[in-house]
Amino acid sequence: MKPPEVDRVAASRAAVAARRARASVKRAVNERRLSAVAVLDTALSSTESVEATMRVRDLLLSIPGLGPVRVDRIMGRLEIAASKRLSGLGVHQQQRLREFLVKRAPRVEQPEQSRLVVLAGPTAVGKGTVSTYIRENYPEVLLSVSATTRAPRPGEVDGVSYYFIDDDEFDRMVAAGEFLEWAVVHNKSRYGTPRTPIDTALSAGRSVLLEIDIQGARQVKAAMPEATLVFLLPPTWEELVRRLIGRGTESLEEQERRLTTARVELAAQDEFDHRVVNRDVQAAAAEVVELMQIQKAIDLHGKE
Ligand SMILES: Nc1ncnc2c1ncn2[C@@H]1O[C@H](COP(=O)(O)OP(=O)(O)OP(=O)(O)O)[C@@H](O)[C@H]1O
Ligand SMILES: Nc1nc2c(ncn2[C@@H]2O[C@H](COP(=O)(O)O)[C@@H](O)[C@H]2O)c(=O)[nH]1
Repeated sequence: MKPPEVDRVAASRAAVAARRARASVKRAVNERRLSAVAVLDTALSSTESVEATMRVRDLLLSIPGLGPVRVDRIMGRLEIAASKRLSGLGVHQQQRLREFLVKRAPRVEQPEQSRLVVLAGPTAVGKGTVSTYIRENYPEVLLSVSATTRAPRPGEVDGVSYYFIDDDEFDRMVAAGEFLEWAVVHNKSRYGTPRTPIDTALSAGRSVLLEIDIQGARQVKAAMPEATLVFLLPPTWEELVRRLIGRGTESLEEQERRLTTARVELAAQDEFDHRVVNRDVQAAAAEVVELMQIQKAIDLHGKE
């Protein structure tokens, strides 16, 4: 076993390296914004240029950290229609766009805040599927592993899907204050989020995703108001029922219990900061990750 001092040194070196990497990303964003100004200038000075035919939306999308949701919001604020090309901008639109590109560059010296995002929603909406997709495709995001007293389903792996623990161990963890939040879900088993991995990841500058129920989401918001709450919705109620039955992991009685909770949970969706409809797993995952980036960018640039 390594002495604690060695661990501390390694952790502090990792934190410095992470800070440097983040500063370098911010520098790249600055550079990309300034080169976007150059594209705008070329387009405005020559209506014959290739740049003149470029859409404003595509120019904004070429800046790292600006995804479609945020770009649409920015264009709304700049009062520029989605289809507008650079050559078609009015004088005031040109001014607003230039001001956005030049003045809103990130401040490199400002420490970046990391993000805690909670993904909740009714049973079988696809929270686990979307979270697993994020874990596999966005390695920069830490997906928290919960502890639960429920029995593993076929294929679930201890330490990956959940920490499967008994009631005594759950009681011990509650008493020791080891959970950031915990709850009895579907009036049956207990589930909780171990606190330490979250604290470690956030202080190392990583984004963290919690896939938990609504009671847990409320507790996290109370303990950490800066957390972002995302509610995952099914395309329709019928599709939700189809997914629950199609998963085939619950008895009829358990399905009924879960659908009863689902009605209550759907009624609470307005408490959440964002809602994402899970029609397609890849698209829903991208939307959740983009919400993390929007929040990061707001932290960096001030309110946008
Ligand atoms: N976009 C989607 N389209 C079709 N099927 C989906 C989609 N997302 C998830 N599913 C399927 O729906 C079922 C339920 O998904 P999942 O187990 O991820 O839900 P969950 O929200 O984590 O449920 P629970 O809260 O009960 O644990 C699974 O069979 C999964 O493959
Ligand atoms: N409050 C918490 N809820 C959690 C946690 N981990 C999972 N969950 C939620 O429980 C239900 C049921 O999950 P299942 O795996 O038995 O289908 C689901 O809504 C999960 O989001 C947690 O740590 N805390």
